[in-house]
Amino acid sequence: FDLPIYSDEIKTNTDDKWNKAFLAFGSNLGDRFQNIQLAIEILEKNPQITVNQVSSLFESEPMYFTNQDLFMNGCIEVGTNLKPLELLKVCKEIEYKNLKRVKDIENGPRTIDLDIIMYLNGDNEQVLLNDSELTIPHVRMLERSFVLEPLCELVPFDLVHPLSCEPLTTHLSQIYSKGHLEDQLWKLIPLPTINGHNRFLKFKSIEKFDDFTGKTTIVSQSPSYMMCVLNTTPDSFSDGNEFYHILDKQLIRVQHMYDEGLKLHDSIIIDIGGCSTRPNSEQIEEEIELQRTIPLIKAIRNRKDWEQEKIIISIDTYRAQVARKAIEAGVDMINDISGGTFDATMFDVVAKHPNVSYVLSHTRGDISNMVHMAKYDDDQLESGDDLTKEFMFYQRFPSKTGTNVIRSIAREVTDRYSLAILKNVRRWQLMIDPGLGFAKNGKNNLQVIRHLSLLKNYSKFTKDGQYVNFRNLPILVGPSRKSFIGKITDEPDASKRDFATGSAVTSCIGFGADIIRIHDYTNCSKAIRMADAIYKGV
Ligand SMILES: Nc1nc2ncc(COP(=O)(O)O)nc2c(=O)[nH]1
Repeated sequence: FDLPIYSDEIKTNTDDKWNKAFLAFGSNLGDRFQNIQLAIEILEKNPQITVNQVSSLFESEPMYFTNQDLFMNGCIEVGTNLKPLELLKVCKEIEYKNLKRVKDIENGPRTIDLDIIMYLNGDNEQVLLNDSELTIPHVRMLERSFVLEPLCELVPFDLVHPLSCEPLTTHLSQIYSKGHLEDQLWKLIPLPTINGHNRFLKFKSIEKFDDFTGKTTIVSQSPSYMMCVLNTTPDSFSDGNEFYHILDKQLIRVQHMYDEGLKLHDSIIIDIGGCSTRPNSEQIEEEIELQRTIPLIKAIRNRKDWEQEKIIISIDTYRAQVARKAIEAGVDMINDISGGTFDATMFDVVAKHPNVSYVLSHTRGDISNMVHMAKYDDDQLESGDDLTKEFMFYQRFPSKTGTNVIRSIAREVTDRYSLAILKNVRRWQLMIDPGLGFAKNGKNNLQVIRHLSLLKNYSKFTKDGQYVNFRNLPILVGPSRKSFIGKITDEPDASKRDFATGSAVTSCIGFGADIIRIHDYTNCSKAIRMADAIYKGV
């Protein structure tokens, strides 16, 4: 590893290489999410700073001074030609001038706290600084899961702390291994505010020692979310209902989803689809897709007798303009089976709405040819060049163990992820879907389900040297009534596959899924509940 250098040795920034700094933010006063977004916006507007990437958002218990509200935390990687003390000045201005922070109790409530955690010079060498105003690396970073967890999303998993020479991931595991409840974090996915309620999807993961691999992996420990399919298309392969175009009938169906779903879950996700994504299905015009979906979204949002904050609406569309209009009508989530590949402007729409979440799904080709693209051979995975070397907790096991499919999916989704972040989509908006049935045959689908946990633990360096990992990104899976279930259970009628879907749902949760997309919300909600109790102990 590179020996750290001292701040007065930092080269003047006459050369074209900018320095890199990692900042940690925390807020527990006022509108935490808004405060954080404002702080990031001010950093982005500073000509001497670039915001390279922002971590997920986490909710954490207050440390040191415990009698205060929960914090919202995260980390930011910035590029800068400012020296440490100059950067500190900018952070202080954001805290005290822009966000009016008032420091009356040490470690007390604050609108925003913006700390410099680590600083690397233009040659990527760690910088040490021991000044009366600023110490780098931050003196308390190694005792804080709310700093190390988001930071480990942004830095290579073998990056060491310049003083301990231990990887940051090791320090984080040491915190978790103490088993202190206050160190456990909730991962938050922001949703649009409704009736004054700030809404978030919330996920908790823990690190668990895996006897099979001898490694520590990240496993989900929070209740799974149920995403109920509400197709408004006559030809959807699994529930082309005859009422697809009658609004009142659809609302009766929503009422039933609401009643059934909220018996066992705190909130339900209703996934409205106006254009079938079944392989080789006819793709209707955008105008018809809008007619089938927008009035229904508005009608759901107009129902005052429902607790709107508990109804999370997603739109199953790969069209950016449909997504935009659905967001204006009250949608919280964009469920795009194409991972932004069918419409090049989709990520631009998602980036404009940082409080709307986006399901980044894997597929290949398009609706008409994806069935011919289910080729996941091993060779390409072994021939990855150095920069795309894949770091996985299972890396010691040959891909012949059937991990070749999930590794291909992870590699291809990584490229989509990188493009989304480049277009200013925030990591906190994203969840991942391996796309069962999309450019995958029956055998592939089973391998994907079996190796879902790899997706949670996947990381790699992209060809241009960017490090990406999927730590803390929720996994959404849609096995419901799909043809691979029909083939295995010899059931040609999709609407009769719900019992078998229940067992697929249980397996998906057992292998690490966080959100399950299903049709039979009455029975599958029970399968989800049982699987959560068995596999997650929740
Ligand atoms: N995120 C996500 N969305 C989806 N939308 C449609 C279908 C096709 O199933 P349907 O035609 O029964 O809705 N499958 C998925 C899926 O697996 N994941």
